[in-house]
Formats: sequence, C-alpha cells, structure tokens
Amino acid sequence: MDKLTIQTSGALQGQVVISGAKNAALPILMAGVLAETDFIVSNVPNLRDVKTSCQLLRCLGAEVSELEDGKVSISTQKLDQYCAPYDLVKTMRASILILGPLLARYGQADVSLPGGCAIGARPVNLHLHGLEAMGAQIEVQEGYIKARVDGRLKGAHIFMDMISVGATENLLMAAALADGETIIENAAREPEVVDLANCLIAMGAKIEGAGTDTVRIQGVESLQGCEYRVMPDRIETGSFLVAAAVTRGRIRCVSADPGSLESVLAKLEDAGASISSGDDWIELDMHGNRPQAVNIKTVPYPGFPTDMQAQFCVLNALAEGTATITETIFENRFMHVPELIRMGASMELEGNTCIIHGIEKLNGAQVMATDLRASASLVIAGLVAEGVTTVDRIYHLDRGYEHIEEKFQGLGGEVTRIS
Ligand SMILES: CC(=O)N[C@H]1[C@@H](OP(=O)(O)OP(=O)(O)OC[C@H]2O[C@@H](n3ccc(=O)[nH]c3=O)[C@H](O)[C@@H]2O)O[C@H](CO)[C@@H](O)[C@@H]1O
Ligand SMILES: C=C(OP(=O)(O)O)C(=O)O
Repeated sequence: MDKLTIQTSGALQGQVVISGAKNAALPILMAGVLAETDFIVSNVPNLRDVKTSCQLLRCLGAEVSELEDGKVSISTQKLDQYCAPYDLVKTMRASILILGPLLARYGQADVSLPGGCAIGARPVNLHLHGLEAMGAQIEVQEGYIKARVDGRLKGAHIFMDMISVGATENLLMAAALADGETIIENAAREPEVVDLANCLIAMGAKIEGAGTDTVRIQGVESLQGCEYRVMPDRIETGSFLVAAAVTRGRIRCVSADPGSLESVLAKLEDAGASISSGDDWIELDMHGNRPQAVNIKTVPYPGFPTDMQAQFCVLNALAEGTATITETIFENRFMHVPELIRMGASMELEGNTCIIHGIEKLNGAQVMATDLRASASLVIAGLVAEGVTTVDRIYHLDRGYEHIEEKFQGLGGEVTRIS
C-alpha cells in the first residue's frame, strides 16, 4: 500500500495549479445519464473517485472515454442497466447521486444503500423523501434502494429538513426531467451545487435560484449533451493556502476561484496572512510570521466549510494563542486529532469542539487517517514537523487530491510517495 513521507520543509514558495473540483465533477459526471446526446466534461481531476464514477457509468452500459487533458466523454445511447452495485458504492458515497438521474430518465434505479463512513452516519433520508414527494415508489431491500416511477417524476414543493449538498444535487437532477415545476426550499448553496445547475442549464434544463436557498426547476422533456468545464477545487486551494500559512511561506494558486473561498480567506487573514487575488488566482503571504490562532465553526456555505476543518486544526496547532474549532456538520470528523497529538500537538476534544493550544513545533511520526481531509491535514503537519512523518493509507488522499506530492514538491515541500 502506498505511503507518503514528508520531511521538514522550509517556507512553501511558488505557484501551484489548482485542479477541477472533485465535489463538482462527481455530480456532473452522474448528470451525464440525463443527456441524450454526447456529453463532454472538461477540467476533470484525475482522482480515484472520478475513476469510480466512470466505472459506475460504464457498469450501467454508458460509453465513457477518459480523454487527454482532463476530459471525459459520456454517451448514454447503450445505457441499459439501472443498478449501482455495492462494490462501487462502498468505495464512494457520492454514487448515491446516480439515483435521481436514473429515476428521472429511465423510471427505475437500484442503488446500494451507502453505509456510514469514518466521518459520520451520513443517512440519505432527504434524498429519498424528496424523490418520494416527486412520485417515486421507494423500498429498501437487501441493502439496496429500489426506486421506481410510472411514467415521469412529477414536480413537487420540497422543504428540506436539513441543508444537504448531495440531496439538493440529486433532486435538482431529478427535477430537471420531471413533469412540471419543482421548488426546493432550504436548498444547499454550495458553489458545487451552482456548478451542477449551470451544467444542467447548458444541457437545456430550466433552473432558477441555484446558489440561494430556494431553487425552482421547470422540468423539460429531454436534455442534450454539451461541453462543460468543471469549476476549480476550492478545498484543494484552501489546503495549499493553509500549508503555505503554517510554513510561513508565500504561494500563488492559479486556475483557482477566489469567489468560492471567502470564509476561508477571511480566516487566513485573521491568522495574519496577506491575501491578494484576481479573477482566477489567489496569493497568500505570511511575511515569514507565525500564524495567529483563529476560532472556527463549520456550517453550510457561505459559512466555513467542514472540508477545511482538519487543515485549520493544524494551523491552530502551530499558531500563537489558543483557539476552538467546532464541527457542526459531521458527528465524527476529528480523527486527525489523536494523530496530531501523537505529533506533539496540544489539543483536546470536548464534544464537537476541539480546543487547541498553539505550540512552536510538532514532531514527525508515523500517522494515518481514515478520511480524506484528515489525511491532508497530516501531510501539512508533516511539512513543519521536526524529522520525518509517514502518512499511511493514502488511498483516502488519492480520492480527492490530484498529484499531491508533485504539487507540494513544486512549492518546495519534501513530500515523496513510497509504493
Ligand atoms: C461528494 C460531495 O460533494 N461531498 C461533500 C458533500 O457531502 P454530502 O452531500 O454527503 O453531505 P450533506 O450536505 O448531504 O451532509 C450534511 C449533513 O446532513 C446529513 N444528512 C444528509 C443527507 C440526508 O439525507 N440526511 C442527513 O441527515 C449528513 O449526515 C450531514 O450531517 O457535502 C459535505 C458538506 O459540505 C462535504 O463535507 C462533502 O465533501
Ligand atoms: C467528505 C468528503 O467527500 P465525500 O463526500 O466524497 O466523502 C470530502 O471531500 O472532504
């Protein structure tokens, strides 16, 4: 199994090219099921979850080509299977996003019920309730969600009990081909939801209000393929910016989207960073200074993202002062804390809050993490730790960070993959 070793590195310096967003690419690839003609997605990151999505589409009978330069082309002309099997769903929870498109276009879908995962139970009740409100009959049998609809789904007025990114995306895709108008209230406003909506609009969907908490969709008879470019990955961008902040460096992220990162950039400024940005770049400069501790509470967009929480735990572990980080989205998203403590960090958990007392140095250690962003936080910690850090189980990192070691090396980070 591959590992990463990280040596103490100086201040990160230079430029890093940001990849397409995993969390936008995955729903957009699933939306390919809705298109009657060829669909090309560009700026698709080369990630394990993208490979899994392509495999899932192929297993339905779709023709999928992973082209050069991050392009994926999808043709659904031979799609004749409607089952997302356990073996694929268990490796990628986002497989649940195939449910809405299959049901909307073909009237049937059997999707393995995704289990819980390291960060929490992650139920899918909101996805199912929304589809039922649109006329789907849904049963769970032998671990599979079996959904059927006679004819087309029907537009409905759906009030979401909780803000869910995935449920908003599934319902958006289902509603695009439903009969009549769907209104989703208390919808997720994440930029990736907006990117999916823009892609659906480019396919011929009629959607208003994406990016607000009320989204209106007028169902259309059919959707056609188009060429769509995935937005930049705001979490990858944020991860590199935090790495630069903890190493007291100066970096520029290019092909990035500053508009999707405002809450994160504001916290980095509070931590003492100078931030400048243009249309598609962001520069961070710590002027050689140690970061200041910053309090954080994770909330849905436009608030501070849960996917940046682990990285800011490392920033606070090395900052001047004491801070608290409160996780309100997932019930078990502090797996990095015991590992950071093994590296010498001074932090303790009280319920869903981590209290962190900043110290000057961490020590390298053998560590591992059981989720994506926790793993990223350990790599960042390794850059400033004294001695060597080895991060195990990096298949988690490969789900969400494209060429992570090469990108860090380009900034002066001594990160090496050992096969
Ligand atoms: C592929 C993808 O885009 N993943 C992102 C997506 O995950 P995902 O779409 O799974 O996250 P949700 O927004 O759905 O989850 C938010 C909260 O709602 C709960 N919930 C969700 C659905 C449901 O039917 N019932 C329910 O109770 C979840 O357990 C969680 O506590 O948004 C999360 C929150 O920003 C991010 O951390 C993930 O990186
Ligand atoms: C939690 C994440 O992803 P997923 O929803 O795919 O598990 C993430 O990207 O941090």
